[in-house]
Amino acid sequence: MQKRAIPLVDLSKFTHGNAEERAAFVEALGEAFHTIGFVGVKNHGVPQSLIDRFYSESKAFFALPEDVKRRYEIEGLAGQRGFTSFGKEHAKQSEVADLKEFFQIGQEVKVDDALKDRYPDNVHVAENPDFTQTGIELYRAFEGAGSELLRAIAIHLDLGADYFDDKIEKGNSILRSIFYPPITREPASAIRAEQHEDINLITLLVGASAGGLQLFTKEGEWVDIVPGDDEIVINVGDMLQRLTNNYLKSTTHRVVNPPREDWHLPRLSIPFFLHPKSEMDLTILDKCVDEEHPAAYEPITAGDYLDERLREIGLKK
Ligand SMILES: O=C(O)CCC(=O)C(=O)O
Ligand SMILES: [Fe+2]
Repeated sequence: MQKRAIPLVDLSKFTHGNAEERAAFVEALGEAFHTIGFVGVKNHGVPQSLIDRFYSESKAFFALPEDVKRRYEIEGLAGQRGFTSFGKEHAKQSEVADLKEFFQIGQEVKVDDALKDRYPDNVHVAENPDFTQTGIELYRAFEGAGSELLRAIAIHLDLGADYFDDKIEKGNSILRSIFYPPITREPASAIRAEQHEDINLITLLVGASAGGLQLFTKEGEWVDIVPGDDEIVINVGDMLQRLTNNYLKSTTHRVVNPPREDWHLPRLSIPFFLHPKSEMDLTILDKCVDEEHPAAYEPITAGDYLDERLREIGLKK
């Protein structure tokens, strides 16, 4: 058997385990986030049936004619809701766009909620009425799993389990359904997703429909991430790396093109980018600064940081 590129943890040991199992989970998660910034999680509580439903709704959406999909690409939203067509987004250091298109679903709050004005409405697809609704259900399930993981990491950082709770409640997370179409001719230079780091606190990624995801190790090697069917892949994003002054690692990753004989196969993947509310202060935690680790970042809020990054990747003008 191939050696696992990333460790595997069992979230039920944290949510339903005894004190010893919880402590072991916190230790294993902290170690994984500190050393490689990635971990596989099983027993994550996100129902497989819901994941399967959203996969098939997504497939049906991306199979719609291009002109129909474009009706759901809304000007002025920086791709944060609805469709973003092929060739728009590029990694921040890259001139060429990734070989992908995607659809994004954001936070839903009640009409009378104080945050209602802040979150643009989700985009509903007339040809595929259950797509967004299923996505919103999956969004909630990911929020649940993500908040447990952040509770564990808050304990690891000695901040108290509830440190992130109010910061992520009704947060600005994004569920992204990504479609990488079949490759029909030699790509000039782009790959499915050029190397990058995620912007948010943590990302939860359910098993993609094909391989290709790789992470860049400290030793300077690209290694394949091959999760089991029942696993979610979690990685640290730049916001959490920043808050912890690089103690937790936001590891570079990418999605490479398949070998030529598999060019006809599309790839579908569903990351959930867990973001806090925009007012969260990302100023480095005091406890993460010492003589050996001087402060590496200026204070900034999550909202301003996100804006800066969306400009760099070509989504915001
Ligand atoms: O498609 C994937 O498996 C990962 C995509 C990714 O890294 C991203 O969208 O940030
Ligand atoms: Fe990513």
